[in-house]
Amino acid sequence: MDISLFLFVGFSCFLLINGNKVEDCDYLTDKTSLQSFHVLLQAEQPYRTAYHFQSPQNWLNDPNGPMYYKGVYHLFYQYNPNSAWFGDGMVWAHSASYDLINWFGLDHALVPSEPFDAISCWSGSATILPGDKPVILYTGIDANYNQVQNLANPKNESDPLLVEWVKYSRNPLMTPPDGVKGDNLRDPTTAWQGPDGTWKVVIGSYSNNQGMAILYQSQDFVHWTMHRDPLYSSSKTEMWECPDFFPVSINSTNGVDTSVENPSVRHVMKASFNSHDYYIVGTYVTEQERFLPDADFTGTSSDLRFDYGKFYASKSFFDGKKNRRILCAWVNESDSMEDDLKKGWSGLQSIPRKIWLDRNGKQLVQWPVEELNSLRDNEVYVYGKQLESGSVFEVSGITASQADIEIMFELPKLEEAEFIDTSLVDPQLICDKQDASVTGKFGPFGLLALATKDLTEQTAIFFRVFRDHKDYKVLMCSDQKRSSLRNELDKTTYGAFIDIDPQREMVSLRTLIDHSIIESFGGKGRSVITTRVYPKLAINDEAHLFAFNNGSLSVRVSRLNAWSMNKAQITAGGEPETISEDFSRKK
Ligand SMILES: OC[C@H]1O[C@@](CO)(OC[C@@]2(O[C@H]3O[C@H](CO)[C@@H](O)[C@H](O)[C@H]3O)O[C@H](CO)[C@@H](O)[C@@H]2O)[C@@H](O)[C@@H]1O
Repeated sequence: MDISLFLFVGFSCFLLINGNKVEDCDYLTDKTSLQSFHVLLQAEQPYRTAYHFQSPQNWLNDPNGPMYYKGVYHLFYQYNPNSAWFGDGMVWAHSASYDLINWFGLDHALVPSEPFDAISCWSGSATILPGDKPVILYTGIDANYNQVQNLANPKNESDPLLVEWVKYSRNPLMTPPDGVKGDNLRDPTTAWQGPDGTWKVVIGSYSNNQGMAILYQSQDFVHWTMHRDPLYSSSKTEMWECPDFFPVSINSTNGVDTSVENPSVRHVMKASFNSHDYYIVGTYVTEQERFLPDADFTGTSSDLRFDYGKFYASKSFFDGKKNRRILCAWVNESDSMEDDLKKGWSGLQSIPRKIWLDRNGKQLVQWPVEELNSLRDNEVYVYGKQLESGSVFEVSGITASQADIEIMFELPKLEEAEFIDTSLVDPQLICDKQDASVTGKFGPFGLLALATKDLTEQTAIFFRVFRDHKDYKVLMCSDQKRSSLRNELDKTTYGAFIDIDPQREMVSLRTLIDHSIIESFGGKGRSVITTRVYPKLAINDEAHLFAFNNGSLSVRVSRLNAWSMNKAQITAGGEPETISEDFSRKK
């Protein structure tokens, strides 16, 4: 038997044995005990995060049905109430927030209960119908393990917390059509309404060796008809999970509602497959129900991804409060399934990101929501520091295991950069072969996060700048090879090119460090890499942060700003008594 830890979440406290909650511990009530308990918990569980959304125990995966409704942000997510592993009996767990950073748990919104979701309630989306009426479309795994699409409505639309959901009595609304296997139709998107009032939704599928978004149409949101052709399909892709289809403004970073169709928007089609979230930008021709991408998926490393590290099954929504589109995703573990049982939990949600179309019209840009800045504390900064070849300097004065860093590099004498024909190489492979220990000319330079003082443990987030015929190419890497002295971890190196011109703008990086997750935004959010790391020694107060330059040419840190990050308030859901009344009703 493995007694893992005492878990403290909000005002509820319990003992976990093999990941299962077994005993309440009411005796830890005074403040000092609770504070020491926090320290104890973080020491016992150094990989739990402080400001990323995670569940106190058990398995979580995809974000489901995120929305902003009557002043409250809602996040539902795939959750296994019975285990730290994925399994049958998946539910829609439910949390709510006033700022996308601090969350309180609510009762599970959807649990398996009916023939049309007897085995599991899988992923889906929310749509807010005219008259401010939210609805959920989700995939039910029925008693025969077929994937069917179901509708649920709030029991009380005037409750901004949308605590109770009622499944439509005539579910399922959509079942796998001829030619589609019973386990290949899942994850309905947020629906959009055409100019003629018709509702449309796409569902992930695979048929005739093509991954696809099957289109359904409805006049009343209850009776759905499959359109003759998928909205988009590609033989270069596998089964599409969690598709997302949404408009982006061509001339603003503001978001637009999912039903907006006009000449000032383009459309984005995202599909999750092969462990990554890939997207294409294009034109949606409503009359023909066709999506015409500027470039099709190629099945190569040049396909665009939201994130070039770990970031899957993402979902976006239009936030009417701040006129922006928000993106959230599941970030899975890189340790073993046995480790998950020992920890008693598995899976995080990314920090919600604002997402918009880049000025170049070719790709998206992402940035952590501005609300995250409210957790920043103890700023330290460095301006105009020369980083000579081989130099390393410590960024001290912050909590390096729980931090937010922004750094900008200036590169003099760019013409001395090495030449590389970047059209011939996979950026991830360059990052792997030329990892942080391999000296180049411009690069590697960047940050060493979650590092021991002597650098035996370190996760290097770095850049290399190359000349490519007449252009310059900026490569961004996240090198996990030395992230932990522990074995049996997935330490894959990740990499991506960033579409910036280093002659015109500085090479910038923003990195969010939170114990076992590092989210890095290169080139002001044009390429993003998220990783999971599990240092053995560089944990909690033993973690350090450095800036480094292992290139033969010097670079200059134009500015570095770093903050310790305070802990977000994230309380458990699932059982009504775990909700703190004070907090959940606060605005
Ligand atoms: O929770 C179900 C939803 O998750 C999705 C996308 O993540 O599909 C999951 C999937 O199952 C695999 O993924 C699990 C974690 O997501 C994994 O632990 C499990 O062992 C895998 O089977 O479901 C199908 C069928 O198993 C598989 O192809 C997927 O990757 C989403 O599509 C679901 O709605």
